[in-house]
Order: sequence, then structure tokens, then C-alpha cells
Amino acid sequence: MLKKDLRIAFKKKREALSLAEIDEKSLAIANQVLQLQLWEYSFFHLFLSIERLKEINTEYLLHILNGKDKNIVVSKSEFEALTMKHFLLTDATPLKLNKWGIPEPVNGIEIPATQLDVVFIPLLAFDEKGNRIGYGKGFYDRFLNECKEDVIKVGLSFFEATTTIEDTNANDIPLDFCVTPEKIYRFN
Ligand SMILES: Nc1nc2c(c(=O)[nH]1)N(C=O)[C@@H](CNc1ccc(C(=O)N[C@@H](CCC(=O)O)C(=O)O)cc1)CN2
Ligand SMILES: Nc1ncnc2c1ncn2[C@@H]1O[C@H](COP(=O)(O)OP(=O)(O)OP(=O)(O)O)[C@@H](O)[C@H]1O
Repeated sequence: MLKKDLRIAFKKKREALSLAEIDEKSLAIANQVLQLQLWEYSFFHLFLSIERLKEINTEYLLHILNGKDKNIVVSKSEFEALTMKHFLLTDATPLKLNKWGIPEPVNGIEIPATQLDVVFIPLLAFDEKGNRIGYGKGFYDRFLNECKEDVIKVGLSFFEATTTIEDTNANDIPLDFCVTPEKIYRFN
């Protein structure tokens, strides 16, 4: 299927989820992440959920990372440039909702993308080869392009893989793993 049709289809599937289902599936995803062999790494980038778009609630994963004393990095989006800046999340990091409803750090210790070991990636849909699509602005394609070559890219999804995303291009950086409430896909 084409990206534009997948976006429509998967936005509908998400909209149909109840808040209780979102909560239950988000917890199941966080528990699956525990199974990944990631725990030797230090710097973990996490997205903070846009509630109005019924994204995965990443608070469960945040608690796990905290419990393991990992360095947690979150971003501030620049919608004019379609780029992100990254900041260490500490107890002292104030968060504020931006106008798209994304919780963001107001300021803090900036972390270069090259320092990240693991990036958890929001998505609308992914396929059996590890291709993914988001909202179509290319924020993550640009961001991942700045990370080190061997950064571990972990998609998080409520739904299972779709067969193929037909219109992938040279900017699309595939996932290494995708975690759903039911299973873990490994692509490399
Ligand atoms: N939690 C989270 N943070 C993220 C992303 C994400 O997907 N999830 N992004 C990943 O790249 C970037 C932000 N991308 C965004 C792109 C569009 C809209 C948005 O609200 N767009 C339209 C239409 C919404 C829709 O698709 O239904 C709107 O204004 O309502 C929000 C965030 C960076 N941070
Ligand atoms: N590294 C890059 N440099 C410049 N432009 C890019 C880069 N990566 C992607 N883009 C542009 O961003 C736009 C969105 O790309 P695409 O359709 O793949 O979105 P997406 O993967 O759904 O988005 P997102 O990364 O926000 O989840 C495209 O116009 C693409 O050309």
C-alpha cells in the first residue's frame, strides 16, 4: 500500500481504540521492551505522547528506563525547520505542552544526536521489512540521519506489521526492531 493510504487506515484504527485499550496496550509494549537486549546501553531517546492523537502512552517505558538508571533524552520540535533538539530528562526538567500537544522540555542540558545509543520511534504503520511511516513531516528521518550509524532504532506500535509500504525512498531509515503488545519484530 501507499504511505498516504496507510496513514488514513492506521489513523482510523487508532481512533477506534478506547482509552482503556490504549493504556493496556501501552503497558504490554513496555513489558515487551524489557525482553530486548538493550540494557547494556546508556543513552535512550524517548518520545512523549501526543494524547489527542491517541499515541502509545510512553510513561510505562519511562518508568522502566528510570528504574534502570538510564540517561533519558527527549526532544523539542522546531516545526518551521522540521528538526528536533534533544535534552536530558531529569527530575528538574520542566515539561510544557507545545501547540501540537507534544510535551516538551522548556530548557535543559542539550544532548547531541550522536550521543544516543537507542531511539524509540513513534509511527503510524510499519511493514515486514522494517520500513515505517509517521505523520509525513520527516522529523524522524532527519533526526535518525544525524544519529550514529549503529544507533538502535526501535519502533513502537499498537498494531502488527502491514505487508509492504510501496513508496519508500532514499531518506527512509528502516527500523532494527518493532515492538507491539503481542510481539517483537527483528529486522536485521
Ligand atoms: N509523540 C510524538 N512526538 C513527535 C512525533 C510523533 O510522531 N510523536 N513526531 C514524529 O515525526 C514529530 C512531530 N510530528 C508531528 C507531526 C504532525 C502533527 C500534527 O498534529 N499534525 C496535524 C494532523 C494530525 C494527524 O495526523 O491526524 C495536526 O496539526 O492536527 C504532530 C506532530 C516529533 N515529535
Ligand atoms: N534526511 C532528510 N533531509 C531532508 N528531507 C527529508 C529527509 N528525510 C525526509 N525528508 C522529507 O520529509 C518528508 C516526509 O517524509 P516521509 O513521507 O517519509 O514521512 P514520515 O516518515 O511519515 O515522517 P516522520 O519521520 O515525521 O514520521 C518528505 O518530503 C521527505 O522528502
